[in-house]
Amino acid sequence: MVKRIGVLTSGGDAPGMNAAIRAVTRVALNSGIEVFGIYNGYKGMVEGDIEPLTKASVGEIIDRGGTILGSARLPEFKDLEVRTKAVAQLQKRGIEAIVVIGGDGSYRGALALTEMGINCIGLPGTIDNDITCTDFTIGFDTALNTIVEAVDKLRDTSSSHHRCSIVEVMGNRCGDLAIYSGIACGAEIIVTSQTGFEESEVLERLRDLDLIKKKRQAIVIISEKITDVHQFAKKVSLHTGFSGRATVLGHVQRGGSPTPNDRVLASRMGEKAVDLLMQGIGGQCISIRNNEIISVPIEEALNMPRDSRKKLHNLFDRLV
Ligand SMILES: Nc1ncnc2c1ncn2[C@@H]1O[C@H](COP(=O)(O)OP(=O)(O)O)[C@@H](O)[C@H]1O
Ligand SMILES: O=P(O)(O)OC[C@H]1O[C@](O)(COP(=O)(O)O)[C@@H](O)[C@@H]1O
Ligand SMILES: [Mg+2]
Repeated sequence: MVKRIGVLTSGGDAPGMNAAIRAVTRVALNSGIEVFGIYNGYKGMVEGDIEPLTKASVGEIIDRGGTILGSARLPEFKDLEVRTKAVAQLQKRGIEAIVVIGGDGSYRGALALTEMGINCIGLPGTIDNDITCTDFTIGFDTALNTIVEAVDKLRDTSSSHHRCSIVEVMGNRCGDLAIYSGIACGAEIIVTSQTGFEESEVLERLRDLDLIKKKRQAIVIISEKITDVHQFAKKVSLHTGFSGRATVLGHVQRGGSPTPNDRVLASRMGEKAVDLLMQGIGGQCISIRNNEIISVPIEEALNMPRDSRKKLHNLFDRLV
């Protein structure tokens, strides 16, 4: 059976990564497996920035955002030569298998390492919820809470000043943070890569909200990478009865203490990852589906088409 494993966090950090590190470490140690923390993602693996973890060293972190191991992006990890250096660092320390906590990019690295003889298991650590094979990723629930708290506050001030708040949320190319927060906040308009963005049509809808529906304010939630929200806010002021104000929530969405849901999800997924490594299994990633923790081959996970959020968008349309 595997005697030594490593754990790392990679890509954008996400609240709940620490809870996952803690779960992996404690479940492994309680099963007689030594655990090594690899610092700063694949970068630390290549550079040999690797230290043993103990039960105590992962104490008092379950409630902390960010990642105690640090995270990084290392595009060169795509090169076989760079990965060969990383594998040598692991072999020098007798580390046979790794738990990789990160997003889709990190999963590609995990798959490449598995193909080089180091069994890897991926845990979905990203606020974006853009890993198709799992209903939820670790960090999504916390980021959603952060957005909802911010938008609720924006609504207070918007309605006092007859304003339209245009709120840009993260998600990379995935609209989940936008559609979930839009429903939770009772936004007037949601724009994601799925809805598309017809500027003139959104302005028309805002005019209607002002003139016909007599709304005191309007909230538009828009996914990042779709349009320049500051420019759009100016157009709202020019072409509708609302004055437009843009808020880019930015990296604040990535921080903060993880919600209980994210802590429990991370703990359940961490346990499953260690159980698979103990069975000599690699090249899989952990998912939650219908509240069951399951594993899926990474290759399959990366090629799965994204589930359409049509039902959520339909619900939103029926709530406005
Ligand atoms: N095709 C790949 N092969 C090997 N490693 C990869 C590959 N794609 C990404 N990675 C590694 O994973 C890291 C994190 O990926 P990135 O897409 O930035 O974040 P995330 O994992 O959160 O999606 C990259 O910086 C790189 O080190
Ligand atoms: O931290 P950076 O480099 O500005 O990256 C921002 C990106 O990272 C994220 O916050 C998280 O993405 P990943 O989890 O895939 O790394 C995205 O929502 C956003 O587009
Ligand atoms: Mg990603």
